[in-house]
Amino acid sequence: MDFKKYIRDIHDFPKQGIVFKDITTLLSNPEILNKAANELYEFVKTEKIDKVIGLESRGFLFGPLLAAKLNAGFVPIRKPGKLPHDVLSVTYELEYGTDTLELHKDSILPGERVLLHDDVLATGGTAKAALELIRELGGEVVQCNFLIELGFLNGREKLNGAAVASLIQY
Ligand SMILES: O=P(O)(O)OC[C@H]1O[C@H](OP(=O)(O)OP(=O)(O)O)[C@H](O)[C@@H]1O
Ligand SMILES: Nc1ncnc2[nH]cnc12
Repeated sequence: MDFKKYIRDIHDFPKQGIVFKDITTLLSNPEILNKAANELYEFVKTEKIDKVIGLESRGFLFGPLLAAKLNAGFVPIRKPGKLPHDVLSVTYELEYGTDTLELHKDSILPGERVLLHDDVLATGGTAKAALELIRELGGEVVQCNFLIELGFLNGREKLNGAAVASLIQY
């Protein structure tokens, strides 16, 4: 299946020089949406997973679908100030400046087997920060699972040997 046909390149969004991979054209096609969700599930279906962790906001699109297929719970990692209960926070470097992610302290139990999911692995900074939060709670990261990997940005190298699976590579 050539999923790339269903992804739209938007030049200079959100900033000059960025080629933004727009997945709304994939999501809006029922057959392709279903195929993509099934293939992401295929990467991990032989593993016992307790929690699927989705990264705000586009990790919330396939994350709950994967959780339902895996018979696992879904847990959001959010941008600051959005989660209402006690949180762990991590601040990480972006290309310019810093950003923060938060996770509810009671959302993962020590030893739980976790699948981290996001739509895009680019520089890897976001996923690396998420791994720190999950591990601080004692979660065991079984796989980092992405719809798209921008291989030329070498994000995988930031994930310190975690198992990485991606459906579409550029
Ligand atoms: O590998 P990185 O270089 O860290 O980039 C990947 C992140 O960037 C995008 O999120 P964005 O911050 O645009 O937020 P959004 O999902 O809310 O649109 C994408 O959804 C990933 O979460
Ligand atoms: N080029 C890109 N397209 C879509 N999402 C992204 N997140 C980080 N880089 C991106």
